Amino acid sequence: MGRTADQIPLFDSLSRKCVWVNGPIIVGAGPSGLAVAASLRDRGVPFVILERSDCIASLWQHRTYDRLKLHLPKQFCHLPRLPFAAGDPKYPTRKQFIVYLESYAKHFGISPRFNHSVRSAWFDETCGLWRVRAVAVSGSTEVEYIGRWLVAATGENAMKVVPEIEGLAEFRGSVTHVCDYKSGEVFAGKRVLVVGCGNSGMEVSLDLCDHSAHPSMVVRNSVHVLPREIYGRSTFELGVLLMKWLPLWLVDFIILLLSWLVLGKTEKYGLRRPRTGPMQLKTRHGRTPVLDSGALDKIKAGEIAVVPAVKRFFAAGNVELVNGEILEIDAVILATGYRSNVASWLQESDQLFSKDGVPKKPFPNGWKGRSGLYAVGFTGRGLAGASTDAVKVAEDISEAWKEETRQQKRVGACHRRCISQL
Ligand SMILES: Cc1cc2nc3c(=O)[nH]c(=O)nc-3n(C[C@H](O)[C@H](O)[C@H](O)COP(=O)(O)OP(=O)(O)OC[C@H]3O[C@@H](n4cnc5c(N)ncnc54)[C@H](O)[C@@H]3O)c2cc1C
Ligand SMILES: NC(=O)C1=CN([C@@H]2O[C@H](COP(=O)(O)OP(=O)(O)OC[C@H]3O[C@@H](n4cnc5c(N)ncnc54)[C@H](OP(=O)(O)O)[C@@H]3O)[C@@H](O)[C@H]2O)C=CC1
Ligand SMILES: O=C(O)C(=O)Cc1c[nH]c2ccccc12
Repeated sequence: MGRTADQIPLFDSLSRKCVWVNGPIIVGAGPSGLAVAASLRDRGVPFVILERSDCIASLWQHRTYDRLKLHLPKQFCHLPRLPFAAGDPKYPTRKQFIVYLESYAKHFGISPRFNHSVRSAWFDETCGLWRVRAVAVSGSTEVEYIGRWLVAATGENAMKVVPEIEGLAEFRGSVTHVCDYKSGEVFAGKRVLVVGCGNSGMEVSLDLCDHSAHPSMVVRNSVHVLPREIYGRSTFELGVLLMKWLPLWLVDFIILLLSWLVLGKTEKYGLRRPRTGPMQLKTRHGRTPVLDSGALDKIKAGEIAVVPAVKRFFAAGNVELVNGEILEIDAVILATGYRSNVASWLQESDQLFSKDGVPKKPFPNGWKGRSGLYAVGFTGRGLAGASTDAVKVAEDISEAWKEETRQQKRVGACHRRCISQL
Protein backbone atom coordinates (compact mmCIF):
# COMPACT_ATOMS: atom_id res chain seq x y z
CA MET A 1 0.00 0.00 0.00
CA GLY A 2 1.53 3.36 -1.02
CA ARG A 3 2.07 6.01 1.66
CA THR A 4 1.91 9.74 1.20
CA ALA A 5 2.65 12.54 3.62
CA ASP A 6 -1.10 12.82 4.26
CA GLN A 7 -1.39 9.29 5.59
CA ILE A 8 1.21 8.49 8.22
CA PRO A 9 1.22 5.06 9.94
CA LEU A 10 1.32 5.73 13.66
CA PHE A 11 2.14 2.31 14.97
CA ASP A 12 2.36 -1.15 13.50
CA SER A 13 1.79 -4.52 15.09
CA LEU A 14 1.29 -7.93 13.52
CA SER A 15 -2.45 -7.59 13.00
CA ARG A 16 -3.36 -3.97 13.59
CA LYS A 17 -2.11 -0.71 12.17
CA CYS A 18 -3.04 2.92 12.81
CA VAL A 19 -3.08 5.51 10.03
CA TRP A 20 -3.47 9.25 10.53
CA VAL A 21 -5.42 10.89 7.72
CA ASN A 22 -4.88 14.60 7.17
CA GLY A 23 -8.29 15.15 5.61
CA PRO A 24 -11.61 13.31 5.40
CA ILE A 25 -12.00 9.54 5.55
CA ILE A 26 -14.54 8.55 2.91
CA VAL A 27 -16.30 5.20 3.24
CA GLY A 28 -17.41 3.80 -0.13
CA ALA A 29 -16.04 4.23 -3.67
CA GLY A 30 -19.33 4.29 -5.54
CA PRO A 31 -20.51 7.36 -7.47
CA SER A 32 -21.09 9.24 -4.18
CA GLY A 33 -17.59 8.58 -2.80
CA LEU A 34 -16.02 9.45 -6.15
CA ALA A 35 -18.07 12.65 -6.47
CA VAL A 36 -17.03 13.95 -3.05
CA ALA A 37 -13.40 12.91 -3.63
CA ALA A 38 -13.27 14.77 -6.96
CA SER A 39 -14.78 17.88 -5.39
CA LEU A 40 -12.20 17.72 -2.57
CA ARG A 41 -9.35 17.18 -5.05
CA ASP A 42 -10.52 20.29 -6.88
CA ARG A 43 -10.11 22.27 -3.67
CA GLY A 44 -6.72 20.77 -2.81
CA VAL A 45 -7.95 18.78 0.19
CA PRO A 46 -6.36 15.32 0.70
CA PHE A 47 -8.54 12.30 1.55
CA VAL A 48 -8.61 8.54 1.88
CA ILE A 49 -11.38 6.35 0.41
CA LEU A 50 -12.01 2.95 1.94
CA GLU A 51 -13.86 0.47 -0.28
CA ARG A 52 -14.89 -3.04 0.75
CA SER A 53 -14.88 -4.35 -2.79
CA ASP A 54 -12.03 -4.76 -5.29
CA CYS A 55 -13.09 -1.96 -7.63
CA ILE A 56 -14.85 1.39 -7.84
CA ALA A 57 -18.67 1.41 -8.28
CA SER A 58 -18.99 -2.21 -7.15
CA LEU A 59 -22.79 -2.00 -7.33
CA TRP A 60 -22.55 -1.30 -11.04
CA GLN A 61 -19.65 -3.69 -11.71
CA HIS A 62 -20.67 -6.71 -9.62
CA ARG A 63 -24.30 -6.41 -8.59
CA THR A 64 -26.25 -5.35 -11.67
CA TYR A 65 -27.60 -7.25 -14.70
CA ASP A 66 -26.20 -7.17 -18.22
CA ARG A 67 -28.97 -5.23 -19.99
CA LEU A 68 -29.12 -2.39 -17.43
CA LYS A 69 -28.93 1.19 -18.70
CA LEU A 70 -29.28 4.48 -16.89
CA HIS A 71 -33.00 5.21 -16.95
CA LEU A 72 -32.61 8.97 -16.74
CA PRO A 73 -30.91 10.95 -19.53
CA LYS A 74 -27.15 11.29 -19.07
CA GLN A 75 -27.25 14.99 -18.18
CA PHE A 76 -29.02 13.98 -14.93
CA CYS A 77 -26.54 11.25 -14.08
CA HIS A 78 -23.07 12.75 -14.44
CA LEU A 79 -20.95 13.56 -11.42
CA PRO A 80 -19.65 17.07 -10.59
CA ARG A 81 -17.24 18.75 -13.02
CA LEU A 82 -17.07 16.06 -15.69
CA PRO A 83 -20.00 15.34 -18.01
CA PHE A 84 -20.36 12.18 -20.10
CA ALA A 85 -18.55 12.03 -23.44
CA ALA A 86 -20.50 13.66 -26.29
CA GLY A 87 -20.44 10.29 -28.10
CA ASP A 88 -22.24 8.46 -25.28
CA PRO A 89 -25.93 7.79 -25.97
CA LYS A 90 -28.75 9.59 -24.18
CA TYR A 91 -29.15 6.58 -21.84
CA PRO A 92 -25.65 5.12 -21.32
CA THR A 93 -25.41 1.36 -20.82
CA ARG A 94 -24.10 -0.15 -17.60
CA LYS A 95 -20.72 -0.71 -19.30
CA GLN A 96 -20.57 2.87 -20.59
CA PHE A 97 -21.42 4.17 -17.14
CA ILE A 98 -18.61 2.08 -15.62
CA VAL A 99 -16.15 3.39 -18.24
CA TYR A 100 -17.31 6.92 -17.42
CA LEU A 101 -16.74 6.35 -13.67
CA GLU A 102 -13.30 4.78 -14.29
CA SER A 103 -12.24 7.78 -16.36
CA TYR A 104 -13.73 10.10 -13.72
CA ALA A 105 -11.57 8.49 -11.01
CA LYS A 106 -8.50 8.69 -13.27
CA HIS A 107 -9.16 12.31 -14.23
CA PHE A 108 -9.26 13.40 -10.59
CA GLY A 109 -6.44 11.08 -9.47
CA ILE A 110 -8.67 9.07 -7.11
CA SER A 111 -7.17 5.78 -5.86
CA PRO A 112 -9.37 4.15 -3.22
CA ARG A 113 -8.02 1.54 -0.82
CA PHE A 114 -9.79 -1.54 -2.10
CA ASN A 115 -10.70 -4.64 -0.07
CA HIS A 116 -11.07 -2.48 3.03
CA SER A 117 -14.39 -3.17 4.70
CA VAL A 118 -15.27 -0.64 7.39
CA ARG A 119 -16.59 -2.49 10.45
CA SER A 120 -16.88 0.39 12.91
CA ALA A 121 -16.50 4.15 13.13
CA TRP A 122 -16.90 6.34 16.18
CA PHE A 123 -16.00 9.81 17.36
CA ASP A 124 -13.42 9.77 20.13
CA GLU A 125 -14.35 12.72 22.34
CA THR A 126 -11.03 12.58 24.19
CA CYS A 127 -9.04 13.59 21.12
CA GLY A 128 -11.83 15.05 18.95
CA LEU A 129 -11.16 12.62 16.14
CA TRP A 130 -12.99 9.94 14.12
CA ARG A 131 -11.65 6.41 14.55
CA VAL A 132 -12.53 4.17 11.65
CA ARG A 133 -11.70 0.47 11.75
CA ALA A 134 -11.43 -1.41 8.49
CA VAL A 135 -10.66 -5.04 7.90
CA ALA A 136 -8.54 -5.87 4.89
CA VAL A 137 -10.72 -8.46 3.21
CA SER A 138 -7.76 -10.57 2.02
CA GLY A 139 -6.41 -11.36 5.46
CA SER A 140 -6.63 -10.75 9.14
CA THR A 141 -5.22 -7.23 9.13
CA GLU A 142 -7.23 -4.52 10.83
CA VAL A 143 -6.37 -0.93 10.07
CA GLU A 144 -7.57 1.98 12.14
CA TYR A 145 -7.85 5.24 10.23
CA ILE A 146 -7.94 8.35 12.37
CA GLY A 147 -8.98 11.78 11.19
CA ARG A 148 -10.98 14.91 11.77
CA TRP A 149 -13.77 14.23 9.21
CA LEU A 150 -15.81 11.18 8.22
CA VAL A 151 -17.91 10.92 5.05
CA ALA A 152 -20.42 8.05 4.82
CA ALA A 153 -20.84 7.21 1.12
CA THR A 154 -21.90 3.56 1.35
CA GLY A 155 -25.20 4.17 -0.44
CA GLU A 156 -28.83 3.21 -0.20
CA ASN A 157 -28.19 -0.15 -1.88
CA ALA A 158 -25.47 -1.58 0.37
CA MET A 159 -27.46 -4.66 1.43
CA LYS A 160 -30.07 -6.72 -0.34
CA VAL A 161 -33.52 -7.03 1.20
CA VAL A 162 -34.53 -10.69 1.48
CA PRO A 163 -38.11 -11.02 2.76
CA GLU A 164 -39.08 -13.71 5.22
CA ILE A 165 -41.71 -15.75 3.43
CA GLU A 166 -42.92 -19.06 4.79
CA GLY A 167 -41.24 -22.04 3.12
CA LEU A 168 -38.73 -19.98 1.10
CA ALA A 169 -35.71 -21.59 2.79
CA GLU A 170 -37.01 -25.09 1.95
CA PHE A 171 -37.97 -24.28 -1.65
CA ARG A 172 -36.29 -26.83 -3.90
CA GLY A 173 -35.62 -24.62 -6.98
CA SER A 174 -33.07 -21.83 -7.28
CA VAL A 175 -33.62 -18.63 -5.27
CA THR A 176 -31.63 -15.58 -6.40
CA HIS A 177 -31.69 -11.93 -5.38
CA VAL A 178 -31.71 -9.62 -8.37
CA CYS A 179 -28.25 -8.32 -7.35
CA ASP A 180 -26.88 -11.73 -8.46
CA TYR A 181 -28.92 -11.88 -11.68
CA LYS A 182 -26.99 -11.29 -14.90
CA SER A 183 -29.18 -12.54 -17.74
CA GLY A 184 -32.24 -14.68 -18.44
CA GLU A 185 -30.15 -17.09 -20.50
CA VAL A 186 -29.86 -19.63 -17.67
CA PHE A 187 -33.64 -19.60 -17.16
CA ALA A 188 -34.64 -20.47 -20.75
CA GLY A 189 -37.79 -22.61 -20.71
CA LYS A 190 -38.17 -22.25 -16.92
CA ARG A 191 -41.15 -20.94 -14.93
CA VAL A 192 -39.79 -18.12 -12.82
CA LEU A 193 -41.49 -16.22 -10.02
CA VAL A 194 -40.18 -12.65 -9.82
CA VAL A 195 -41.03 -11.17 -6.41
CA GLY A 196 -41.28 -7.36 -6.61
CA CYS A 197 -42.36 -4.92 -9.31
CA GLY A 198 -39.95 -1.98 -8.97
CA ASN A 199 -37.63 -1.07 -11.82
CA SER A 200 -35.61 -4.26 -11.16
CA GLY A 201 -38.58 -6.65 -11.05
CA MET A 202 -40.10 -5.18 -14.21
CA GLU A 203 -36.90 -5.22 -16.24
CA VAL A 204 -35.82 -8.69 -15.10
CA SER A 205 -39.27 -10.02 -16.06
CA LEU A 206 -38.79 -8.47 -19.50
CA ASP A 207 -35.31 -9.98 -19.77
CA LEU A 208 -36.67 -13.41 -18.84
CA CYS A 209 -39.25 -13.14 -21.66
CA ASP A 210 -36.51 -12.18 -24.10
CA HIS A 211 -34.69 -15.40 -23.12
CA SER A 212 -37.70 -17.68 -23.56
CA ALA A 213 -38.42 -18.10 -19.86
CA HIS A 214 -41.94 -17.80 -18.39
CA PRO A 215 -42.07 -15.12 -15.67
CA SER A 216 -44.84 -14.42 -13.19
CA MET A 217 -44.33 -11.13 -11.38
CA VAL A 218 -45.61 -10.61 -7.83
CA VAL A 219 -47.35 -7.24 -7.39
CA ARG A 220 -48.52 -7.00 -3.80
CA ASN A 221 -49.22 -3.27 -3.74
CA SER A 222 -49.95 -0.26 -5.91
CA VAL A 223 -47.25 0.98 -8.29
CA HIS A 224 -46.73 3.88 -10.70
CA VAL A 225 -45.61 2.71 -14.12
CA LEU A 226 -44.62 5.61 -16.39
CA PRO A 227 -43.29 5.51 -19.93
CA ARG A 228 -39.55 6.20 -19.92
CA GLU A 229 -40.28 8.75 -22.66
CA ILE A 230 -43.38 10.67 -23.64
CA TYR A 231 -43.43 11.60 -27.33
CA GLY A 232 -39.61 11.39 -27.53
CA ARG A 233 -38.95 13.36 -24.38
CA SER A 234 -37.75 11.81 -21.11
CA THR A 235 -40.64 11.67 -18.62
CA PHE A 236 -38.22 12.51 -15.83
CA GLU A 237 -36.89 15.53 -17.74
CA LEU A 238 -40.45 16.70 -18.39
CA GLY A 239 -41.22 16.33 -14.68
CA VAL A 240 -38.13 18.35 -13.68
CA LEU A 241 -39.03 21.07 -16.18
CA LEU A 242 -42.65 21.31 -15.03
CA MET A 243 -41.59 21.34 -11.37
CA LYS A 244 -39.83 24.66 -11.99
CA TRP A 245 -43.16 26.34 -12.72
CA LEU A 246 -45.97 24.27 -11.30
CA PRO A 247 -46.94 22.77 -7.95
CA LEU A 248 -46.10 19.09 -7.54
CA TRP A 249 -49.73 17.92 -7.65
CA LEU A 250 -50.23 19.60 -11.02
CA VAL A 251 -46.99 18.13 -12.38
CA ASP A 252 -48.23 14.69 -11.32
CA PHE A 253 -51.62 15.33 -12.91
CA ILE A 254 -49.99 16.21 -16.24
CA ILE A 255 -47.57 13.28 -16.12
CA LEU A 256 -50.32 10.82 -15.25
CA LEU A 257 -52.53 12.17 -18.04
CA LEU A 258 -49.74 11.84 -20.59
CA SER A 259 -48.82 8.38 -19.25
CA TRP A 260 -52.41 7.30 -19.69
CA LEU A 261 -52.34 8.52 -23.32
CA VAL A 262 -49.12 6.57 -23.99
CA LEU A 263 -49.64 3.41 -21.91
CA GLY A 264 -53.39 3.20 -21.38
CA LYS A 265 -54.92 2.19 -18.05
CA THR A 266 -52.30 0.14 -16.22
CA GLU A 267 -54.98 -0.93 -13.70
CA LYS A 268 -56.41 -3.20 -16.41
CA TYR A 269 -53.29 -5.34 -16.09
CA GLY A 270 -53.13 -5.59 -12.29
CA LEU A 271 -50.92 -2.53 -11.83
CA ARG A 272 -53.02 -0.34 -9.55
CA ARG A 273 -51.72 3.24 -9.14
CA PRO A 274 -51.05 4.72 -5.66
CA ARG A 275 -53.32 7.60 -4.61
CA THR A 276 -50.31 9.91 -4.33
CA GLY A 277 -48.76 11.01 -7.63
CA PRO A 278 -45.38 9.65 -8.84
CA MET A 279 -43.25 12.78 -8.38
CA GLN A 280 -44.76 13.45 -4.94
CA LEU A 281 -44.06 9.85 -3.90
CA LYS A 282 -40.48 10.13 -5.14
CA THR A 283 -39.67 13.50 -3.60
CA ARG A 284 -41.47 12.92 -0.27
CA HIS A 285 -41.00 9.17 0.28
CA GLY A 286 -38.12 8.20 -2.04
CA ARG A 287 -40.32 5.64 -3.81
CA THR A 288 -39.14 5.48 -7.41
CA PRO A 289 -41.78 5.05 -10.12
CA VAL A 290 -41.14 2.37 -12.70
CA LEU A 291 -39.85 3.91 -15.89
CA ASP A 292 -41.06 1.32 -18.35
CA SER A 293 -38.55 -0.07 -20.79
CA GLY A 294 -40.80 -2.60 -22.51
CA ALA A 295 -42.16 -4.84 -19.72
CA LEU A 296 -45.67 -3.39 -19.95
CA ASP A 297 -46.08 -4.59 -23.56
CA LYS A 298 -45.14 -8.11 -22.40
CA ILE A 299 -47.71 -7.87 -19.60
CA LYS A 300 -50.35 -6.73 -22.10
CA ALA A 301 -49.42 -9.66 -24.36
CA GLY A 302 -49.73 -12.09 -21.45
CA GLU A 303 -46.04 -13.05 -21.61
CA ILE A 304 -45.49 -11.73 -18.08
CA ALA A 305 -48.23 -12.85 -15.67
CA VAL A 306 -49.05 -10.39 -12.89
CA VAL A 307 -49.84 -12.27 -9.67
CA PRO A 308 -50.74 -11.19 -6.09
CA ALA A 309 -48.57 -11.58 -2.96
CA VAL A 310 -47.06 -14.92 -1.96
CA LYS A 311 -48.56 -16.79 0.99
CA ARG A 312 -46.01 -19.62 1.19
CA PHE A 313 -43.57 -21.71 -0.78
CA PHE A 314 -43.54 -25.50 -0.76
CA ALA A 315 -40.40 -27.61 -0.85
CA ALA A 316 -41.80 -29.56 -3.82
CA GLY A 317 -41.46 -26.49 -6.05
CA ASN A 318 -44.79 -24.71 -5.94
CA VAL A 319 -46.06 -21.57 -4.37
CA GLU A 320 -49.40 -20.56 -2.87
CA LEU A 321 -50.56 -16.99 -3.50
CA VAL A 322 -52.77 -14.95 -1.17
CA ASN A 323 -55.77 -15.54 -3.46
CA GLY A 324 -55.39 -19.29 -2.91
CA GLU A 325 -53.97 -19.98 -6.38
CA ILE A 326 -51.10 -22.51 -6.57
CA LEU A 327 -48.34 -22.02 -9.15
CA GLU A 328 -45.75 -24.59 -10.24
CA ILE A 329 -42.39 -22.83 -10.50
CA ASP A 330 -38.77 -23.75 -11.16
CA ALA A 331 -37.01 -20.66 -9.78
CA VAL A 332 -37.52 -17.52 -7.71
CA ILE A 333 -35.90 -14.14 -8.29
CA LEU A 334 -36.21 -11.70 -5.42
CA ALA A 335 -36.41 -8.15 -6.80
CA THR A 336 -37.31 -6.96 -3.32
CA GLY A 337 -34.97 -3.99 -3.03
CA TYR A 338 -32.02 -2.83 -0.98
CA ARG A 339 -31.15 -0.97 2.18
CA SER A 340 -28.38 1.03 3.78
CA ASN A 341 -25.77 -0.65 6.02
CA VAL A 342 -24.72 2.50 7.89
CA ALA A 343 -26.30 1.42 11.19
CA SER A 344 -24.09 -1.70 11.19
CA TRP A 345 -20.79 0.22 11.24
CA LEU A 346 -21.37 3.82 12.37
CA GLN A 347 -21.77 4.66 16.03
CA GLU A 348 -22.85 8.25 16.45
CA SER A 349 -24.36 10.05 19.36
CA ASP A 350 -25.74 13.08 17.55
CA GLN A 351 -27.87 10.98 15.21
CA LEU A 352 -27.50 12.33 11.71
CA PHE A 353 -28.72 8.87 10.67
CA SER A 354 -31.90 7.05 11.69
CA LYS A 355 -31.74 3.40 12.72
CA ASP A 356 -32.47 2.53 9.08
CA GLY A 357 -29.15 4.06 8.11
CA VAL A 358 -30.52 7.06 6.21
CA PRO A 359 -30.32 10.71 7.29
CA LYS A 360 -33.17 11.83 9.53
CA LYS A 361 -33.51 15.22 7.89
CA PRO A 362 -35.05 15.19 4.43
CA PHE A 363 -33.30 16.49 1.31
CA PRO A 364 -31.57 18.95 1.00
CA ASN A 365 -30.64 19.01 4.72
CA GLY A 366 -29.37 15.51 5.43
CA TRP A 367 -25.73 15.92 4.42
CA LYS A 368 -24.15 17.28 7.59
CA GLY A 369 -23.99 15.96 11.13
CA ARG A 370 -21.96 17.10 14.11
CA SER A 371 -18.26 16.63 14.92
CA GLY A 372 -17.17 16.44 11.27
CA LEU A 373 -19.64 13.74 10.16
CA TYR A 374 -21.12 13.89 6.64
CA ALA A 375 -23.46 11.86 4.43
CA VAL A 376 -23.38 11.71 0.63
CA GLY A 377 -25.85 9.80 -1.53
CA PHE A 378 -28.72 9.08 0.86
CA THR A 379 -31.23 11.49 -0.67
CA GLY A 380 -33.50 9.03 -2.49
CA ARG A 381 -32.76 11.10 -5.60
CA GLY A 382 -30.33 8.94 -7.49
CA LEU A 383 -27.08 10.22 -8.94
CA ALA A 384 -28.20 13.85 -9.16
CA GLY A 385 -28.90 13.83 -5.40
CA ALA A 386 -25.45 12.35 -4.71
CA SER A 387 -23.76 15.10 -6.77
CA THR A 388 -25.67 17.83 -4.92
CA ASP A 389 -24.57 16.39 -1.56
CA ALA A 390 -20.98 15.91 -2.70
CA VAL A 391 -20.44 19.52 -3.70
CA LYS A 392 -21.84 20.84 -0.39
CA VAL A 393 -19.85 18.38 1.70
CA ALA A 394 -16.59 19.15 -0.12
CA GLU A 395 -17.13 22.91 0.27
CA ASP A 396 -17.79 22.56 3.97
CA ILE A 397 -14.86 20.24 4.69
CA SER A 398 -12.53 22.32 2.54
CA GLU A 399 -13.23 25.47 4.58
CA ALA A 400 -12.64 23.64 7.87
CA TRP A 401 -9.53 21.87 6.53
CA LYS A 402 -8.01 25.13 5.32
CA GLU A 403 -8.68 26.79 8.67
CA GLU A 404 -7.07 23.87 10.58
CA THR A 405 -4.11 23.81 8.20
CA ARG A 406 -3.55 27.57 8.71
CA GLN A 407 -3.66 27.08 12.49
CA GLN A 408 -1.22 24.17 12.33
CA LYS A 409 1.20 26.24 10.27
CA ARG A 410 0.99 28.99 12.88
CA VAL A 411 1.68 26.55 15.74
CA GLY A 412 4.42 24.64 13.94
CA ALA A 413 4.71 22.35 10.94
CA CYS A 414 4.67 19.08 12.88
CA HIS A 415 1.90 19.87 15.36
CA ARG A 416 -0.53 16.97 15.54
CA ARG A 417 -3.21 15.96 18.01
CA CYS A 418 -2.40 13.41 20.65
CA ILE A 419 -3.69 9.98 19.64
CA SER A 420 -4.19 7.30 22.23
CA GLN A 421 -2.65 3.93 21.54
CA LEU A 422 -4.98 0.98 20.92
C1 LIG B 1 -29.90 -1.30 -10.37
C2 LIG B 1 -29.82 0.18 -10.07
C3 LIG B 1 -29.92 1.11 -11.09
C4 LIG B 1 -29.87 2.48 -10.81
N1 LIG B 1 -30.01 3.36 -11.86
C5 LIG B 1 -29.96 4.68 -11.61
C6 LIG B 1 -30.09 5.61 -12.67
O1 LIG B 1 -30.26 5.23 -13.84
N2 LIG B 1 -30.03 6.94 -12.39
C7 LIG B 1 -29.85 7.38 -11.11
O2 LIG B 1 -29.78 8.60 -10.92
N3 LIG B 1 -29.73 6.53 -10.08
C8 LIG B 1 -29.78 5.18 -10.30
N4 LIG B 1 -29.70 4.28 -9.27
C9 LIG B 1 -29.56 4.81 -7.89
C10 LIG B 1 -28.20 4.52 -7.25
O3 LIG B 1 -28.42 4.94 -5.97
C11 LIG B 1 -27.01 5.13 -7.95
O4 LIG B 1 -26.92 4.67 -9.25
C12 LIG B 1 -25.62 4.95 -7.36
O5 LIG B 1 -24.96 3.74 -7.59
C13 LIG B 1 -25.52 5.30 -5.90
O6 LIG B 1 -24.17 5.57 -5.62
P1 LIG B 1 -23.55 5.46 -4.16
O7 LIG B 1 -22.09 5.71 -4.32
O8 LIG B 1 -24.31 6.30 -3.23
O9 LIG B 1 -23.79 3.95 -3.73
P2 LIG B 1 -23.15 2.63 -4.35
O10 LIG B 1 -23.05 2.71 -5.82
O11 LIG B 1 -23.90 1.49 -3.75
O12 LIG B 1 -21.64 2.65 -3.76
C14 LIG B 1 -21.36 2.48 -2.40
C15 LIG B 1 -20.02 1.79 -2.24
O13 LIG B 1 -19.74 1.65 -0.84
C16 LIG B 1 -19.14 0.39 -0.61
N5 LIG B 1 -19.37 0.00 0.77
C17 LIG B 1 -20.54 -0.31 1.38
N6 LIG B 1 -20.35 -0.60 2.67
C18 LIG B 1 -19.02 -0.47 2.92
C19 LIG B 1 -18.21 -0.62 4.08
N7 LIG B 1 -18.74 -0.97 5.24
N8 LIG B 1 -16.88 -0.41 3.96
C20 LIG B 1 -16.32 -0.03 2.78
N9 LIG B 1 -17.06 0.13 1.64
C21 LIG B 1 -18.39 -0.07 1.71
C22 LIG B 1 -19.83 -0.53 -1.62
O14 LIG B 1 -19.05 -1.68 -1.89
C23 LIG B 1 -19.99 0.39 -2.84
O15 LIG B 1 -18.92 0.27 -3.75
C24 LIG B 1 -29.72 2.92 -9.48
C25 LIG B 1 -29.64 1.97 -8.46
C26 LIG B 1 -29.69 0.61 -8.74
C27 LIG B 1 -29.63 -0.38 -7.62
N1 LIG C 1 -31.56 2.37 -14.23
C1 LIG C 1 -32.52 1.49 -14.20
O1 LIG C 1 -33.09 1.16 -15.21
C2 LIG C 1 -32.87 0.81 -12.92
C3 LIG C 1 -32.90 1.50 -11.73
N2 LIG C 1 -33.17 0.87 -10.55
C4 LIG C 1 -33.20 1.63 -9.30
O2 LIG C 1 -32.65 0.87 -8.26
C5 LIG C 1 -33.32 1.11 -7.04
C6 LIG C 1 -33.82 -0.21 -6.47
O3 LIG C 1 -34.85 -0.72 -7.32
P1 LIG C 1 -35.49 -2.16 -7.09
O4 LIG C 1 -34.41 -3.15 -7.01
O5 LIG C 1 -36.56 -2.35 -8.09
O6 LIG C 1 -36.09 -2.06 -5.60
P2 LIG C 1 -37.37 -1.22 -5.05
O7 LIG C 1 -37.14 -1.03 -3.62
O8 LIG C 1 -37.63 -0.05 -5.90
O9 LIG C 1 -38.58 -2.23 -5.28
C7 LIG C 1 -38.74 -3.37 -4.47
C8 LIG C 1 -40.01 -4.08 -4.88
O10 LIG C 1 -40.13 -5.29 -4.14
C9 LIG C 1 -41.41 -5.35 -3.56
N3 LIG C 1 -41.35 -6.19 -2.37
C10 LIG C 1 -40.53 -6.08 -1.29
N4 LIG C 1 -40.76 -7.07 -0.42
C11 LIG C 1 -41.74 -7.84 -0.95
C12 LIG C 1 -42.43 -9.01 -0.53
N5 LIG C 1 -42.17 -9.61 0.63
N6 LIG C 1 -43.38 -9.52 -1.33
C13 LIG C 1 -43.68 -8.94 -2.50
N7 LIG C 1 -43.08 -7.83 -2.97
C14 LIG C 1 -42.12 -7.29 -2.20
C15 LIG C 1 -41.80 -3.91 -3.29
O11 LIG C 1 -43.17 -3.81 -3.15
P3 LIG C 1 -43.86 -2.72 -2.17
O12 LIG C 1 -43.91 -1.47 -2.98
O13 LIG C 1 -45.18 -3.31 -1.91
O14 LIG C 1 -43.00 -2.62 -0.94
C16 LIG C 1 -41.27 -3.28 -4.60
O15 LIG C 1 -42.17 -3.52 -5.64
C17 LIG C 1 -34.46 2.07 -7.37
O16 LIG C 1 -34.09 3.34 -7.04
C18 LIG C 1 -34.60 1.92 -8.88
O17 LIG C 1 -35.11 3.08 -9.51
C19 LIG C 1 -33.41 -0.47 -10.52
C20 LIG C 1 -33.39 -1.20 -11.67
C21 LIG C 1 -33.20 -0.61 -12.97
O1 LIG D 1 -33.14 5.40 -10.17
C1 LIG D 1 -33.22 5.93 -9.09
O2 LIG D 1 -33.10 5.32 -8.03
C2 LIG D 1 -33.41 7.35 -8.95
O3 LIG D 1 -33.52 7.77 -7.84
C3 LIG D 1 -33.53 8.24 -10.13
C4 LIG D 1 -34.63 9.21 -9.93
C5 LIG D 1 -34.55 10.36 -9.21
N1 LIG D 1 -35.76 11.00 -9.28
C6 LIG D 1 -36.61 10.27 -10.03
C7 LIG D 1 -37.94 10.51 -10.38
C8 LIG D 1 -38.55 9.57 -11.19
C9 LIG D 1 -37.86 8.43 -11.60
C10 LIG D 1 -36.53 8.20 -11.23
C11 LIG D 1 -35.92 9.14 -10.45
